[in-house]
Amino acid sequence: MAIQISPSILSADFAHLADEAAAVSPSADWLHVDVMDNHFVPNLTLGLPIVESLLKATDTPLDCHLMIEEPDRWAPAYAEAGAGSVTVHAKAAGAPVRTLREIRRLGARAGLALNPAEPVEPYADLVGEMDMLLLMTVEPGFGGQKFLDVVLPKIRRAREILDSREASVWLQVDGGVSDETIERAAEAGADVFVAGSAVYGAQDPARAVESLRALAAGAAARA
Ligand SMILES: O=C(CO)[C@H](O)[C@H](O)COP(=O)(O)O
Repeated sequence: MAIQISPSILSADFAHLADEAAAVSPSADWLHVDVMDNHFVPNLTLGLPIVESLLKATDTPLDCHLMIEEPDRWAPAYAEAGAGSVTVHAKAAGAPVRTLREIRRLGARAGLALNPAEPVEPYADLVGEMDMLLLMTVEPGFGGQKFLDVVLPKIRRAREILDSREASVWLQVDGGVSDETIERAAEAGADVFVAGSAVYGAQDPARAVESLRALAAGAAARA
C-alpha cells in the first residue's frame, strides 16, 4: 500500500498559489484543492477559474474535493479542465453513480466523500464505481481543526470492505492530519493523507510532507 500525501492549499496563501504549489511540488503526490460554496459547508473558497489557473502553474496533479451542493452539475467540468482526481460528497450528490462514471469518462480519478457521522456500509456496493473513498476526519468547512478519533473505527471498516472486495480504491483521510495523528489513521488503513495546516504552517512545507510520509509508512508497515 503506497502512502500518498496531498497538501491542502486551504492553508496556503491564496495570493501566491503558484508559489505555494511550488513549495510542496518536490515531495507532494497531489495538491488538494478544497472547493467550498458556502451552502454545503459554511465557508467560501475557490472554483473552476482558479483550478484552471493552478493547472497551468503546477505539474503536481490536482486532487479537487468538491464541498458543494449540486456536485453532479459541477464535477464533470473539473475533470474536463484536467484535474487528476475529483471527489464529490455522497450526501450532496443526487446521482452519485452517474457522476462518478462521468468523472472517469472525462479522464480523472473519481472519489466519493463521507462526513464523520456518515456510515460507510451503505456505499459498499459502489466501490467498483470509485477510485478513492474520502473519509472526513473533521467536519468539512475549515482547516486547522482537531482530528476526530471517533472516525478511526470507520477507517478500519472501510479498509476491510475495500480489501474484502479486492478493490484498488484509495482510502483518503482529510482533516487534522499531522505528525501527531497520521500514524493512527495509517494503522487503521488509510493510504492517502490530506494535510493543510501541518504542511503550510510548517517552516519547510516540502520537509513536512516527507515527515508525514515517513510516519505513515512506518505505521502502515507495523499494522
Ligand atoms: O477539507 C478540508 C476542510 O473541510 C481541508 O482539506 C482540511 O481541513 C485540511 O486542513 P487541516 O489539515 O488543517 O485540517
